[in-house]
Parts: sequence; C-alpha cells; structure tokens
Amino acid sequence: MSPNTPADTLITPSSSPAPGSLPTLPSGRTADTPLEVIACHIRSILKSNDIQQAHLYAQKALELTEGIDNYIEEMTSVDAVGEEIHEVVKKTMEWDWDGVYEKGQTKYRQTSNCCAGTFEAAFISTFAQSIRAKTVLEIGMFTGTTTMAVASVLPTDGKIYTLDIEPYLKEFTKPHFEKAGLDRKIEVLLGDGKESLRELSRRGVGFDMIFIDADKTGYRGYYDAIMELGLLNVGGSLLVDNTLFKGKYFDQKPNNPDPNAEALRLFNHHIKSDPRTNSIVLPIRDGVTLIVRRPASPSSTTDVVLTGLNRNAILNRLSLNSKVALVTGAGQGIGRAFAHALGEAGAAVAVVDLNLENAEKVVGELRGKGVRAIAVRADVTRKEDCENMVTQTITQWGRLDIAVNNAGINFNSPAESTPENEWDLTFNVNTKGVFLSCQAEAKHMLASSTPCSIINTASMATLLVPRPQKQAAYNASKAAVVKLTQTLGVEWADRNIRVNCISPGIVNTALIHENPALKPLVGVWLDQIPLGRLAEVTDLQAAVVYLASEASGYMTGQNVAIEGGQSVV
Ligand SMILES: C[S@@+](CC[C@H](N)C(=O)[O-])C[C@H]1O[C@@H](n2cnc3c(N)ncnc32)[C@H](O)[C@@H]1O
Repeated sequence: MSPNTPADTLITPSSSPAPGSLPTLPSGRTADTPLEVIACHIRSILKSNDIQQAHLYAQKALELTEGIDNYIEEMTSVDAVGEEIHEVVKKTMEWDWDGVYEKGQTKYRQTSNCCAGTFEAAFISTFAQSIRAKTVLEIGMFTGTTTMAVASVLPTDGKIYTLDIEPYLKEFTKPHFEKAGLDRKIEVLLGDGKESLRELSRRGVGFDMIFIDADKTGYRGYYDAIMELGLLNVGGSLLVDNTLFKGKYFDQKPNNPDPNAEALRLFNHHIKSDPRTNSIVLPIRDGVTLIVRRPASPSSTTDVVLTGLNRNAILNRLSLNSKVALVTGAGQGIGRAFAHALGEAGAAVAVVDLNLENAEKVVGELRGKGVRAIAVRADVTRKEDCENMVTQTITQWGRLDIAVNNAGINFNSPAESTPENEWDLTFNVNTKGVFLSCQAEAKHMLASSTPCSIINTASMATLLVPRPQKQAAYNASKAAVVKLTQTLGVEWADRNIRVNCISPGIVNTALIHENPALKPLVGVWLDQIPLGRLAEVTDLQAAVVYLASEASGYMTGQNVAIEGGQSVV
C-alpha cells in the first residue's frame, strides 16, 4: 500500500459503504489486504458508467499497485546489505551485458534483471540469520548480491557455496567479495548447477539453507537432486525464487509457449504434491516459495528415536527456553562464559559475583544479545548471601531451574608452608561456598514440580595432581566438590534435582599470562596435554548447556572432565 494512502481513506462511490470504511468483495467480506483492495477498485472501474468515478478508482488502484513494492522496501531495514552490495547492484545495472555476450565472454545473454536486488538479498540474508544458518547454498550467483548479503550474516566459520555456469561471473564478483572481506566465506563452483550439486554431495556437505535462483527450466532437476542427494540438513529451509513468475501463473495452461512460465507451472505443482515437504508461496517480489521437510515419522508412531523425544530433534532438547539459571563467579572467566552459554541457549540468567560491577558488565553484555539477565552481589562463603541470590532470582522470575556454582579461588604454595588462612579461605570459597549455594538453591528446587539441574565447577585436579605447580589446598577443596556432587546427586535424585560437576583443565586466562610464577609453566603443561593446547573458556560452554538441559536427564552425580585428554595419559 502506498505510504500516503491508508486503505481506510480510499474514496468509495456513493453506492458503497460510508467513507472511511473498506471496500467489499463480491463474497460480502470486507477487503482485507492491499491486493483485495486493488481488486475491489478494479471491479468498481469495470462496473462504473461514470468515467470520472472510474478514473478515480483507476488512480487509487494504480497508486497502490505501484506503491506497494516501494513501501515494502522503505519499511525494510536492510542493514545486512552493506555498501559493497549497493555498489555491485549499481555496477550490474550499468554493465554492458549484451556487449559481454557478443564478445563471447558469457555463454548466455545475461541481463541486469537477473540481479535479485537489495530487497530480496536482504530478505534471503535475514532469513538465513533468523534460522542461524551456518552453511548455505545458492544455485545461480550472477553478480553475487545475495551471495554477499548472506555471507555477511554467517558466523566467521560459516560458508556460502554459490553455483554458476558462467566463468565470467566468477571474475566479475571476485574483487567485490575481496573488498567486502567476505571472500573467505564464499566458494564459487563453476559449471552446470546439477553437476555442482553432485560434486557437493561427493564432498559430504549439508546445508542449513538453499536458495534456488538459476535457470527456471532447471528448477525441478535442482529440487529433485537436493532431495535425493540429501543436501538439505534436517530442519533446513529451501527458498525458491520466481515462483509467481511475472504473474504468468494465470496463463499457465499446459504447454504454455513461454518455457520458463511452463517450467514454473510444473515446478509449483511438483512441490505442492511432494509428500516429503511442506511449502508456502510468499508473494515477495516475483514470488518466493519456502519449503521445509515434513517430519520423517507419522504422528501415530511411538518410536521416540524416530520422532525425537517429545517430538524434539536433538538440538531442540538442548534448548533452555523459558528456564531460569543462576551462575556464581559469573563476573569473569569461566563463569562469564557459562552465563553467556546458558543465555544463548534460551535461559534467563542471574549473574552472581562478589564484584557487583563485573556482574553488571556481564549483564550488559547479555542484555545486548537479547538475554534476560540480572546482576546479584554475593559472597558465597556467607549463608545469607547464598540465600539472597536465590531469593533475588526467584523474586525476578518466579523460578530457578538451573544453578551453576562456579565461584572459586586458587593459591599456589608448597604444602609444607601453606598458611592456615590460605587453606581456610580456599575451602571456604571452593567447598563450603558450593555447599551453601547448593543448599540455598535446593530449598527452592526441592519444592519445584519441574526438573532442576545443579552444576558445580570442580577441576581436573580431582583426577590427577597437576604439576609442577603446588596447590594442595585447591586440589583437596575441589576433590571435596566432586564428593559433594556425588552425594547430593544421590540424595536428591528422587526429588527432581540432578547434580553434576565439570572439571576443566588448565584454562587459558589472562591470570596465567600475567603471573610471573605461572607463565613459564605453560610450555610444561602443553607437553602434558594430548590435544596440545590449554582450554579456552568456550571449550566448556557446551557441557554446561548439556548438563543444564533435559538432554542429560539420565545423568547425575557425574564429573565431566574437559581437559584436552590430560587426565588420561
Ligand atoms: C537470476 S540469476 C541469479 C541472481 C542471483 N541469485 C542474485 O542474487 O542476484 C541466475 C543465474 O543462474 C546462472 N545459471 C543459469 N543456468 C545455470 C546452470 N545450468 N547452472 C548454474 N548456473 C546457471 C546464470 O548464469 C545466472 O547468473
């Protein structure tokens, strides 16, 4: 609809409903969409004997028809489409495609109309972003508008494979992909699209999203190959361009003389009747059909391996949507990484730390990602602080499903000279702090009707004696965390609380590199670690999500070691 022409201000003839109301369809229903309003106007033109009145209707219908695409583009935020893409579109529009063809540089006569344009590129890339696509396939690259828009929203280790039959276009797009810094995320495969699909299948690649936008007569073959070669990942989406093909679907009688219109007519029927997929035609520009695979198993089956538990695919079972979590020691390091992981998986997170400023900083980061988060100050050696962190979480969100007791400290000193207060403080934070936290959390969780999960941070030091650093108090305090985890896991097993712990290896933190006593030890540790590197906090994130989720529902009292294999050599 034109921005200046809201439907309720359309001029209606005297025989029609009062001004301000919408025109009525032949069925008696009020027009409800811009196309229906246009149709009403055109009907009125056809019925009208008054040329002036007919002209007025024609004007309104024209305004709407011409205005709608502009309005949609105006109201669309196309941030994903960066400067370089606008450049490419401009260059594509100005390029002498006939000249290029006549010089024999392209096999086919390309036209600037082949370019999907910035709006469609924004649609396809926003869609890719919304399904968190990592590996994408485009069939029909042309000058790479959509390719670049999609590449720009993929994660840094994501990739878009794009197919085209014209070697000239690979040369055309190369400098633009490089200038936009997207070349590492884009691989161009030249040749006939169907042969390239077979090549991708041979390489074992699977796609989260596929966009078909090449030769229209080839669509059916691309679709069939995608389905037969299993190129679309489970839960993946297939988008197909031009399925309304210039509005020629009305003249799509069998044997339509326009081979492209005929191909699209047959393609649309083929998709509609394929029992393997669900599809929806979206009236976006020249028509885009969205196709997804139907669940593989009939709804009547009770085989949960076929259906997924509760009809959830495995990755959905890791989702923490609508769960509430609390993480202690979350102001930095491992705890911060845990808070982010739980938030990314869907939980609301109470970020608990002795240092409120650090906790607030992490809350700012989480909220920036769209995660619900609050900051809570707590000294876990104090019972009332532990109770308060639980109370604050419950006051905020009314529940507590997941608690990660991660706050801990470590001093290095030879056992024979470890000061008594160092021993006490280590045990107070690392062991008593975990116990007091579990106790406060369980008071709420034991009364909960839904499953809860507690995850304590232990250490690889519970599985071996780390060398050469001296840390008797730390090692003993963490060993106690494992025993406590086992004990509580058993004690609360029949009351809906699972308790597990994670034992990280040596984590690569600034603390190590800034400490003159620890820095020289890095080389020694690396020799002890089969995987040949220190742990990063990101190495620990999947485990905390797994242990927090229903996917680990049969696991309690366990110690999950993530230490690059150091404890098994
Ligand atoms: C409509 S354009 C693609 C537009 C592009 N997706 C964009 O975002 O601007 C179609 C492209 O398909 C390519 N093409 C045509 N036939 C092909 C085939 N058999 N195999 C691979 N690509 C083909 C053409 O060379 C052309 O570049």
